[in-house]
Amino acid sequence: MRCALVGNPSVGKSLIFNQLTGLGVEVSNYPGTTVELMQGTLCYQRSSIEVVDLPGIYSLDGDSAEEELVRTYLMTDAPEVIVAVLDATRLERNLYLLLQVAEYGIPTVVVLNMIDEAAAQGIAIDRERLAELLGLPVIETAASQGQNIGEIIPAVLTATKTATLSVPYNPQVEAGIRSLEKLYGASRLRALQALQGIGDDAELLEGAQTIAEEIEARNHMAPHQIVAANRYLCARRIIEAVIGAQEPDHRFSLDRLLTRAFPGIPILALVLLSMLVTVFIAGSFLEELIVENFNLYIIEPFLALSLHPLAETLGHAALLAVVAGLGIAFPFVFIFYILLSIIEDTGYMTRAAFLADRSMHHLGLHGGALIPMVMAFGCNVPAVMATGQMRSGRERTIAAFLITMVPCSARTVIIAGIVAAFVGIGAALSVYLIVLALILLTGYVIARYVPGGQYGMILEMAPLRRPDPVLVLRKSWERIKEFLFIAMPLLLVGSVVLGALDYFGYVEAFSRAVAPISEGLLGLPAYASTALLFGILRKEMAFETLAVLAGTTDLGSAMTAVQLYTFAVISVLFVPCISTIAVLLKQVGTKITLAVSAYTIMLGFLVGGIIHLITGMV
Ligand SMILES: Nc1nc2c(ncn2[C@@H]2O[C@H](COP(=O)(O)OP(=O)(O)OP(=O)(O)O)[C@@H](O)[C@H]2O)c(=O)[nH]1
Ligand SMILES: [Mg+2]
Repeated sequence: MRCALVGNPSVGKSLIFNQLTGLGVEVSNYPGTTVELMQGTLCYQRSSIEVVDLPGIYSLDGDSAEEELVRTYLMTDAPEVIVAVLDATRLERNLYLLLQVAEYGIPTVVVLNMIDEAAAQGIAIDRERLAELLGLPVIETAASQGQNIGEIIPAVLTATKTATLSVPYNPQVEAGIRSLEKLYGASRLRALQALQGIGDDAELLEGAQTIAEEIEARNHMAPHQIVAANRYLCARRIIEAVIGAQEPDHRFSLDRLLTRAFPGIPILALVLLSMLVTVFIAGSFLEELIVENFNLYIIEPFLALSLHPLAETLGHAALLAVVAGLGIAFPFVFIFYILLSIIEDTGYMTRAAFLADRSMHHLGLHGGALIPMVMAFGCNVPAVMATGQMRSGRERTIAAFLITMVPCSARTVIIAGIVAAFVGIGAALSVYLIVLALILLTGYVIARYVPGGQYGMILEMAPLRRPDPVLVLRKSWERIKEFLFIAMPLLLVGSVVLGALDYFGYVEAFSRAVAPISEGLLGLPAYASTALLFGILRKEMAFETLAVLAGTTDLGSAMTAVQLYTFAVISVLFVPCISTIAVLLKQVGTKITLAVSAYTIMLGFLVGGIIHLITGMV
């Protein structure tokens, strides 16, 4: 038995999916969080039910990747039951989609979610009347409170009804459907799709096109426009029947403050700045606490043991990896993810995207790309994955370049741990400024040279709401888990291997080989090149490895301020980390991945060389 969750973006499908299956799919207060099909299984009274979470869509007749995915899924691999999740506060366009889903003739259970918000906004929906009009069972839920979620599965198990309501289309469209049914033996659904140019039956499409042209000539409107208008009218009629008078929404006024250039843009700048400052301050505080205690209670006692030199080197390397990962990287990563989750779930992220839209156009992107760009401050990997939603290859290419330059939390660790800690907070901010300036410059230049048109943006405002602390923590944890269980072991192994190589003199050999570049061109100690190399595995490993190679976490005693600064700038800029390269390959292909890597390497060494040159002259 299989059921699938279908609905508009941001209606709570993934939250319901998680509650039904106990899995942890990402839930966010901005549209387009789920982009792939997710599956989970649950057991209910000895029957096992497979639940599928689908990406949110506004229509089943469009040509976006998500719409195509859901359409193909329903056509070729149809679930036994559809769970149509509707947002009670935005019933009209949710019904618009439901009316389309109904045409697939699959037994359906309607879940009217966000009933808590609807109540708060003074929207009262006559559930029984709605059920009666649609001919389907309707369950009212508030997924964020788990309210009535338990009723969904019993309803799914007994669901047999398909919707009784169907949209009355314009008579010519209806006539067109009938003749296609007759001529080609197509189903009503396929005929209707063919009239809108959708489908893969060439013969049917050709026949449909002739009819569609006739309809268009007579109505001065293409069939897909007529069909959409008919559906909206139908949805409107249902609304009139099931919703009483509505009180005005008071949150509107706050929204106007946030989305106007003034004071919206200063607020946005303030939010981003306070995020960074909080990460710096709280992160450094935690860092100091952890590192000091670790040194005092673990590393020093270990060194006091006076083991065999090889054992001591390897053990020390492992311990340094642990303290570097947990003590230095973790505090920053952790705090950044919590802040990011809060900003996402308040709905502020979509306001920020809206504000940024105009400036983003100068970079060849639109405001929607702000979300991946801001996400990139956490980690480039999910940000690159999010480019999958962009409509044109041009946008994906530009975004790939820019996202991989954004200082992710791992790079923030480098900036905070090396520059802020040993050079000064002003210097740390200047690294950000350099990087941001380079991002703007890069975007500005490639937007002019990458061919292709620009699309407008349709961005739906997620409602402003108080984030649920449990959800925020859970989401942050999911992200941090990746760090703890993938990055940490990698770091540990890398560090021990490096310790061994160092013990047998290989590290020195490598350092000597590349010394002309590291020492001559960049003015860094020879071993810094090895650290940079490790930064490809994971960005903050450049820093951690540097500590391992220098044999101390007090880098200030091993390198000069200028060297630390140069090292940080290069490792922040040069080559994306290996996981980012992997997702880039998947999203934009080999050619662009290579171009991005070559470009950032060049940029890193160029800027590093310039810093060395300038500081050498002073
Ligand atoms: N107040 C309230 N908030 C809810 C409810 N259900 C979901 N949310 C919130 O709505 C937002 C969107 O939830 P998701 O589960 O990510 O939505 P989705 O439908 O999977 O969205 P996409 O993956 O973008 O299609 C999250 O911030 C949820 O916490 C509800 O019943 N009441
Ligand atoms: Mg989702």
